[in-house]
Amino acid sequence: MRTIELRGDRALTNEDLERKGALPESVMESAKAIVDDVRERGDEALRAYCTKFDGACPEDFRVDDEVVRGALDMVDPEFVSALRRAYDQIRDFHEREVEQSWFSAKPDGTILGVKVTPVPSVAVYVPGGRAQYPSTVLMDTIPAKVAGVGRVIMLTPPQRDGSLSAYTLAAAAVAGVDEVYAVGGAQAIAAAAYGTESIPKVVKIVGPGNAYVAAAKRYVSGDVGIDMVAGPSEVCVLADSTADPVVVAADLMAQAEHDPMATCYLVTCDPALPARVEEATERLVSQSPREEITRASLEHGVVVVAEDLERAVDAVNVVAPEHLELHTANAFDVLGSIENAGAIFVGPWSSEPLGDYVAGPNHTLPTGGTAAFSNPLGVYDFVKRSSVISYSPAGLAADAPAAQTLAQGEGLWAHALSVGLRRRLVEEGAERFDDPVAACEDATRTAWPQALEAPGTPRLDFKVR
Ligand SMILES: NC(=O)c1ccc[n+]([C@@H]2O[C@H](COP(=O)([O-])OP(=O)(O)OC[C@H]3O[C@@H](n4cnc5c(N)ncnc54)[C@H](O)[C@@H]3O)[C@@H](O)[C@H]2O)c1
Ligand SMILES: N[C@H](CO)Cc1c[nH]c[nH+]1
Ligand SMILES: [Zn+2]
Repeated sequence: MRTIELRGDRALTNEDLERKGALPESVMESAKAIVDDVRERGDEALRAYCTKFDGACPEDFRVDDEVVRGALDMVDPEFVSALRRAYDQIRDFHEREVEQSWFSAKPDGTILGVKVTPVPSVAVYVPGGRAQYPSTVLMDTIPAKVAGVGRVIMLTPPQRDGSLSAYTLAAAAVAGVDEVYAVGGAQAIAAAAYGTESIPKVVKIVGPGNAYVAAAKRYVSGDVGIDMVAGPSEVCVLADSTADPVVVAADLMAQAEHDPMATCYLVTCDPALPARVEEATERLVSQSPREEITRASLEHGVVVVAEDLERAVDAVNVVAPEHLELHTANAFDVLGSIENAGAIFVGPWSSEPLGDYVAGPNHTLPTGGTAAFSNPLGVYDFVKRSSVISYSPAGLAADAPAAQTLAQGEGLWAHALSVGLRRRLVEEGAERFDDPVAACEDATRTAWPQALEAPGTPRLDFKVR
């Protein structure tokens, strides 16, 4: 890990972090080429990329429902009960996120509100390249089901022998995924965004993945809904001298082992801590079966040493990490100053992997600095809100003059007419115009009766230089 020392008032910057954007440009380019190809050639391209990147391509991408259900009998009962405990706690947390439609009536009888409607179909991406992610099946699917999504399809890459992990399939059975497809990477995202002969097009794609998956989601966004950029994992540990260096080392390694592109940050106001953490990391990492990935990730990790806790907190807000652990005295006092983090783990007992698996909040979280403006995956990602506006005649009469004046100021004649015609009906005590020809006469007087000087022209005379 490289060290950045913040002396005096020097603040951490994105240049210090060598971060040019949420995802590397070269990865964005590769993902774009794959997506465009799958969009054009469908299954043929899908098969080619599947074979190239995953080493095998199943004959049929769709996994039989019987196989999915059967996976529950193939895994240890302890694994199933761990899945069920996680399921219950994740569901309980997400049920609190449900947003109801609401309507409110004004005294004049006008009704305003919001209608909440679930997205009809989603694809949940479940990573499966360098590790298996049954926990992600639960995290992606439970909020979708709580929101009322009718069709949840799951995309996950096949293993080298063309099969899928029984653990991942068992999780799909527990979570109630509707259809499973053994396809992954940027090509899977393209397939769900545009549809192929064998993969259905959906309305929204959610879930985490490596940089290629995240880049593909970002590229198709707009043609299809996405949740966020949820790319290679990140952790930032904010620690003072009360932190245990061994625990901090394990917590950094827990995210580093996901992916060589995962990023770890240690931000501290204790100048002695980084060396102790590094020493513990050295002792631990050589015992890990994932040593190679872990080392590759830690290699580009960043240590920030600040002069005091306040400046350390400012640095954390610039990092805007996916996960933040607060290993400080009185950690809850620090919480109020944290502005940018996907999930915040407060105090020494709050191991980040508890949040990955069982605590209940979602582990699909924004990365690459996007925690500055994105949210954890939640029930709100699976619904749309429609505003509802229903005027009464009295409400129309009350609001019409202001609406017509604003329309006149914008020079939008038919906007004003739409309101003005109804205003005339209210004033005449009628519901519709009996004589359409008469109704259309002298329409400008109906549209904008206000004496504004020159409709559509700004009154202030200023020039933009
Ligand atoms: N942000 C979050 O919420 C979150 C949660 C869980 C996991 N993750 C991250 O998900 C990722 C999982 O990654 P993974 O690799 O194990 O599985 P993955 O399923 O995300 O990616 C595997 C796929 O990547 C594609 N791929 C690999 N190399 C490629 C290349 N050179 N060019 C184009 N495509 C390529 C292949 O198609 C392969 O199927 C990790 O980065 C992990 O940190 C993030
Ligand atoms: N830490 C990951 C999110 O970055 C989630 C996860 C799943 N399994 C283990 N970890
Ligand atoms: Zn993890």
